Amino acid sequence: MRYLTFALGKGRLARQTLELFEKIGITCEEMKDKDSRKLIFTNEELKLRFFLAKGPDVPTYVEYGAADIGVVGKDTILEEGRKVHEVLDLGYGKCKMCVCGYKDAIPLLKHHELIRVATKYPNIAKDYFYNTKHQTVEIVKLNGSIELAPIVGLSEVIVDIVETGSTLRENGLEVLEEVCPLSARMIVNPVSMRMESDRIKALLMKLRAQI
Ligand SMILES: Nc1ncnc2c1ncn2[C@@H]1O[C@H](COP(=O)(O)OP(=O)(O)OP(=O)(O)O)[C@@H](O)[C@H]1O
Ligand SMILES: O=P(O)(O)OC[C@H]1O[C@H](OP(=O)(O)OP(=O)(O)O)[C@H](O)[C@@H]1O
Repeated sequence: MRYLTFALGKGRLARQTLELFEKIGITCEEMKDKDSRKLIFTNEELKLRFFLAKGPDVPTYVEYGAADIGVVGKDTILEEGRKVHEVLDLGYGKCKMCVCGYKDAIPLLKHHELIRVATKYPNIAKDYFYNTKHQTVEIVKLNGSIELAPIVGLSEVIVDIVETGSTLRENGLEVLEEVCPLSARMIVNPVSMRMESDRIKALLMKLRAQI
């Protein structure tokens, strides 16, 4: 039997992903060692391999078949646009992609003004403004602390993730429009889906029963 390889997003989702896998009897003790610099972990008994990767790289590993299965946020799946099958909503990592800014920006959105939109998610922002809203905007890619953009006058609005809303509140900003709900998803390589269909279906059944 060949190894089934999992690419798991580092960061916020990693702990809950490992906890969920533990609940269905998939453990990888080695992975819990925070001081380790080891990159890939093996469960010999179940013929599974795991590695942690930067979120946006997870769909890349899965599309190319370097990983059979991935766990990553829906935002990353939408932004990366890779050829992968999204097979399961894992129910954690819940948040929303939103258009946010000061209240002053509401009329600019309403009247489809040519505004600047700062975001870490240019593809999601483009799809929302151009295809859903039919509004021409200028998109400015940033890599973090997106809320700064309207505060310092880089853009009128941002497209960003809102979870508790505290980052917005503490900076006097508001959700102006909701783009879509987000959560952690399981993705599968299309060839693995066919070649390893029995093992993957069994895994999905166990996970569904836990969620
Ligand atoms: N408050 C939140 N902020 C960002 N992502 C969140 C939040 N709550 C849940 N998530 C989900 O967790 C996923 C992983 O978030 P995390 O911040 O670890 O990754 P990232 O955005 O790639 O981080 P970084 O760029 O800081 O490495 C996101 O893609 C999103 O789906
Ligand atoms: O609604 P909240 O609970 O406040 O969460 C939302 C914030 O968390 C994320 O930022 P992150 O912490 O990933 O840092 P970043 O700005 O450097 O991307 C996101 O981009 C928001 O800024």
